[in-house]
Amino acid sequence: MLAEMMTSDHLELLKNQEPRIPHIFPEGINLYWSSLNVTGPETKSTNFLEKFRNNGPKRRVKEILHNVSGMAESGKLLAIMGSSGAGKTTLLNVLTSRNLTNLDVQGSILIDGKRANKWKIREMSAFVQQHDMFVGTMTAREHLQFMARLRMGSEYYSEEERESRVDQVLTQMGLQKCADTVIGIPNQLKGLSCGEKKRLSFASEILTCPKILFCDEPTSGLDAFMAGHVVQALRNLADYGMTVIITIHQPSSQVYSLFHNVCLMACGRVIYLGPGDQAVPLFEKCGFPCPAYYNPADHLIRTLAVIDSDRATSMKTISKIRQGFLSTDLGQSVLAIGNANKLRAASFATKSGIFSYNASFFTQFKALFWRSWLTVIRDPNLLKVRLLQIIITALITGLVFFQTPITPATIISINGIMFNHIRNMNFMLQFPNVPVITAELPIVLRENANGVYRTSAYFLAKNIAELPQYIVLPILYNTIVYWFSGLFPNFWNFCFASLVTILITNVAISISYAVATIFANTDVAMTVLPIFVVPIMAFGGFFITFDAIPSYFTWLSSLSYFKYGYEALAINEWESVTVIPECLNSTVSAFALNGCPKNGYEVLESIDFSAYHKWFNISILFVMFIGIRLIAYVALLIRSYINT
Ligand SMILES: Nc1ncnc2c1ncn2[C@@H]1O[C@H](COP(=O)(O)OP(=O)(O)OP(=O)(O)O)[C@@H](O)[C@H]1O
Repeated sequence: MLAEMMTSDHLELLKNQEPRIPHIFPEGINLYWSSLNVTGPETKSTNFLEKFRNNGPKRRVKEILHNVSGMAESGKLLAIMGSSGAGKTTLLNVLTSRNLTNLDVQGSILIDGKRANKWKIREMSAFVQQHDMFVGTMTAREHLQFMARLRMGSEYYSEEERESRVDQVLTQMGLQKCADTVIGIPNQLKGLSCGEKKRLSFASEILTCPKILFCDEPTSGLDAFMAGHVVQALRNLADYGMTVIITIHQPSSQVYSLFHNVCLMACGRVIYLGPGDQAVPLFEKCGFPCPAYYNPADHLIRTLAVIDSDRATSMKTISKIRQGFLSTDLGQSVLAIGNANKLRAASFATKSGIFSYNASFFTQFKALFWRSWLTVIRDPNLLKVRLLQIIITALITGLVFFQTPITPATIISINGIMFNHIRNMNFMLQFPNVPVITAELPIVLRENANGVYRTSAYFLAKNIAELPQYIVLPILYNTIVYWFSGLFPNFWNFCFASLVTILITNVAISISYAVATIFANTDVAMTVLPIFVVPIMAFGGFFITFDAIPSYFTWLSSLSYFKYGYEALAINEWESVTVIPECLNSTVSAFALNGCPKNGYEVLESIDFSAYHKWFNISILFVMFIGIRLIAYVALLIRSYINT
């Protein structure tokens, strides 16, 4: 596979190939961090309550980074290494201004000598996070086309230029052979290998040629062979001018040899920062030689690890090596960077707090619509299974109630058909939709935090792309059940019943959106959903008439969309029934009703429904559909804001 990676000749060719696309290989920049001090609460907060407590005035703080200074040079691959808890991730988070909730950060970050704020860094850099997140039903090429549309923008680059850039990054990352393979969904859909996914992550980040590329643990979960490919890909980017900074746990000696520079950390301090091949000699000079045939990276990390059972010795070792480093020229230059913090460096003039999106709202909408649409039509769980479920359930229901005649004994069954109709349309689609949204949420939040698109563009595109299935599936269900079970045989009555079915489905989907975006976790959302839906269903008018509902529960009944849907269907059916012949001269009661209703209006009266509410119910369902969707949107907006 290494042969698949670009040779320098290939890259040279590419570099000169497309004059219209600027900055294919960026001129790198030097990034400095000067006297970074980070403190945080003694314990990491795991939930909202703890976060709240940790923000209180009396929190106990601990030092996470202490006077950390250093630099990442243009066109060099820098690996931040150290044992667990050394502060690698915190340093990367500070450099990228991410995940810093609860932390107090002091010090400065400079780009080519100028102070840079969070927005400037984000503008100039890209961040590949440890865990890859993709919409697994897309192919590698489609994913890059999607990203190119949003990140390069259709206003600045034509479609051909974007296509050409996609081809370039596919080649650059050695992904040509799997370009048209689906990315895959773990345990569901076989797709790209872990190493290919990782390289695809790099590919999407380098589409716009950021000057700095940050990478958190790019080799985690990969075997040594794949890890070698991935780091080689990063090395290639550095060789062509990018400033690449990664954190890494346990590189093999082959991977270690690819780093230009390493930053060794222990106890929140920089112990060594300089060329990879000078670290082992320094350790040797300090009295810690690397045993023969030993992986140098293992030796360095092991020597700097803090062993709890012998903390004093570990601290002595760390301090000795740090002193040894500070006495070298490299150490002196790091100290000098630390002192630069005290100087008054000029700042970049940037807009603060605003993302400037590369693509217009409409371009974002189009790209997101295309992705959501692909997801809908390709995901077997989403469409084929739903289609099958709807047809089978409708056929069974239709056959159970096949051509039910209108008699005193069957009035309640006909009402049952209609309530069942509402209930089935709710439960069949609402619950399965929750995990679909919660699974996509982290991808959306990440892409949104990276400034790829607006939350509003995503939400609108997703809703519109999904709408056709939530119109077609209810119509299909209603067509089968309506004609099989023998409801009032009139085309317009059938159309009205279809409208009610569509609205109920969409209210149910709105609720699944709201619950999923509010709770964001599949298990919690799936547990909370029935707590809300089941009582509301109980007040839907079938199990208990409205007169019998206790006054303290009437508010719950007015929230019951089951009631509005059921009442609308019941009016649609019974207002057309002018006479129930068996009841005309009868003194007996209809089954489960008081008396024997002589026509459809009397049936409606007997179940506390008003014939005048037909369109009122439709309006309420429509308002609920839109209103609850808006609640879901606001929840998503708040999540995006917190995540940014
Ligand atoms: N938000 C936070 N609140 C409290 N403590 C934190 C926070 N972030 C990090 N820490 C603590 O700071 C120390 C350094 O953590 P960090 O994640 O940076 O280490 P690391 O070198 O990346 O370790 P690993 O390789 O295991 O991820 C740890 O003791 C960690 O518990």
